[in-house]
Amino acid sequence: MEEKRNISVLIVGMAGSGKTHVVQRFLSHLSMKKKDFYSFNLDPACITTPYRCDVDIRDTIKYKEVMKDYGLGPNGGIMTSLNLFATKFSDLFEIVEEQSKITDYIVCDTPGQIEIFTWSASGTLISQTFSAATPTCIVYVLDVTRVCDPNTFVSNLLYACSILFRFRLPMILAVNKSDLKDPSFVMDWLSDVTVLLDKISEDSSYLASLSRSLGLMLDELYEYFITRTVNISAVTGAGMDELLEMLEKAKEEYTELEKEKIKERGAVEMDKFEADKAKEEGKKEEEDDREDDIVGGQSISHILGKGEKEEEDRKECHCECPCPCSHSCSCSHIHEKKEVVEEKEKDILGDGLALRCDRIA
Ligand SMILES: Nc1nc2c(ncn2[C@@H]2O[C@H](COP(=O)(O)OP(=O)(O)OP(=O)(O)O)[C@@H](O)[C@H]2O)c(=O)[nH]1
Repeated sequence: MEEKRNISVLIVGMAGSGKTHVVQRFLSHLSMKKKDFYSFNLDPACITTPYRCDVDIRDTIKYKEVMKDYGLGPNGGIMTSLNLFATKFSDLFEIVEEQSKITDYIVCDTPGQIEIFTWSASGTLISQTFSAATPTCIVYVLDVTRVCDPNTFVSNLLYACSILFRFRLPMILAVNKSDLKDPSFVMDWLSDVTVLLDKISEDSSYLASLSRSLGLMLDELYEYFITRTVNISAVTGAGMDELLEMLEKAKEEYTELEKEKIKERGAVEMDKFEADKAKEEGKKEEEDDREDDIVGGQSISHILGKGEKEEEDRKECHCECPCPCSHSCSCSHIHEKKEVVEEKEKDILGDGLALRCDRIA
């Protein structure tokens, strides 16, 4: 069978933005286009999935039991369920890798509480598992009826920004519910920040002034999203072809990002290698300094073996090291101190002087 290099699509967004319905509409659009797909539901708290779900977190993890067993509230229950699921990431990797060879799209619905997926360790682990197995893109769903408020728009983009930096994967803004409100203002705000700031200025509250500052700060992010925003409707199916086109571009972007990551990893490895090498060389120099007896500018240890060197030390030693060793001898030979002195020597040296230099002995 021909191997397909497909794309995984992680659908994220604020609660109620329409993620589940977007997944349903997108999958039925894929069926219409005769594309193969594989789907995941990672929301343990959802009641039904209105689409064909191949892997459902609810089949393996009972969210209500998790709440009971661990004494958690609803959010803690969802987070712990996702953590438990993430412990099986090697199985997840196998599934995604296998499916990437036989399907065109892998689509994954995520929990309603965005922060559970975006801030928990399991969210990162799961997204990394997907992106390690296949090109992966994040579709950030916005509810157009909510983001028409400029403050909500800015806070949504802040979330998008943090996801972008955290996951380092291509991202598409999908402005959903376009059947309820004309979403053209989103593009106006993204392409000209002054239009957004003017809109924010209509409100004189403290929140508006904060949004104004944030709005200015996120200028670069707007630029990024200008070419990555699509207006859709999960109800009418509008914008699904455009979404497919954008995913194709995201696949290319993913490849570029991966190359960058590999380059960065390469640079880090290179730095580590250089540091290790420098450390190794430093150690060697230190050892050489300690070991080498320079005789006539030549290192003895390079000429002789250790045993021979010691022998040589004895022969070459011309220092007038008095016995008992005075500790002030500056020659590099090893002077061992011994407290046991033979009776004979005691006689010679006298009682109080119980040290002797071994070499001379
Ligand atoms: N008019 C309209 N309603 C929509 C659209 N998409 C979703 N909805 C409605 O929005 C509500 C929330 O949709 P969901 O798909 O459950 O949203 P969700 O983001 O998955 O919700 P959570 O997972 O609970 O956060 C539902 O009542 C949907 O019928 C759309 O494109 N147009």
